[in-house]
Amino acid sequence: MSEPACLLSLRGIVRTFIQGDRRLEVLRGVSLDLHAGEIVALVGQSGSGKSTLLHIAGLLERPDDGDVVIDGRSVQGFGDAPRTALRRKFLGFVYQYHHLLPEFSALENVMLPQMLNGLPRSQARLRAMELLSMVQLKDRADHRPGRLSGGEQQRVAIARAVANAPRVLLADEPTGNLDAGTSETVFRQLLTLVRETGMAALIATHNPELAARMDRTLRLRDGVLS
Ligand SMILES: Nc1ncnc2c1ncn2[C@@H]1O[C@H](COP(=O)(O)OP(=O)(O)OP(=O)(O)O)[C@@H](O)[C@H]1O
Repeated sequence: MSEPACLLSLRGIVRTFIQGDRRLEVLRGVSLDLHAGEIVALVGQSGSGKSTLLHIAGLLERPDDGDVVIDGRSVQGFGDAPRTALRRKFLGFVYQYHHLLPEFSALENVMLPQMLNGLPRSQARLRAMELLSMVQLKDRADHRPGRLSGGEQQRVAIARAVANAPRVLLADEPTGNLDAGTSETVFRQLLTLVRETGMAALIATHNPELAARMDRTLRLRDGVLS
């Protein structure tokens, strides 16, 4: 059997921040390969650089050195427009805070990224309803985020993140703001969605129990992965 496709690679990523007169070498040559169908936990102490790594992998920030390869394409030398296009097509994001648009309903929040990608409204609506059903929020489709609980908001955010069928999902503490029970529901639905769609996921978490339920764990320490 052939190996699953490598969907995202980081190659020798270096990122340094200057804080006053301090040079902070947050990433000092980080490399990783993420294959189709795998769910990988990213762990490390607070401040170890997990968010920085996810931002670089997600083409939201540029590294000082090194390369990001998405679906076989090196983004080195890419300008902002092709980076944004690649991000829209291949990547989905879930953050600790949901970032839903408050003036739109849950349904519209999930439809919007699809319509930005050129899908007709009727098709975007169908898929959004399907995804809201998968996260068990079909009955709340017409509600605005302000009328949903924290866990429900985060489930809408997950549905939105996968709406364009990204190949890679990047999640930064997706259940970090939720109580233990809600965190369990949200995490289970996130894993189900990722498994059912066959995408790859890289999920930063402080929770060792959640990390243990993923396929493997990468630990960020002193600027490198182990
Ligand atoms: N734009 C920036 N300018 C200066 N320093 C930064 C910047 N962004 C991040 N840092 C620093 O880089 C380090 C890594 O931050 P990062 O947010 O990636 O860590 P993290 O592992 O995600 O932390 P946490 O688990 O607390 O969310 C921190 O010391 C942070 O202060």
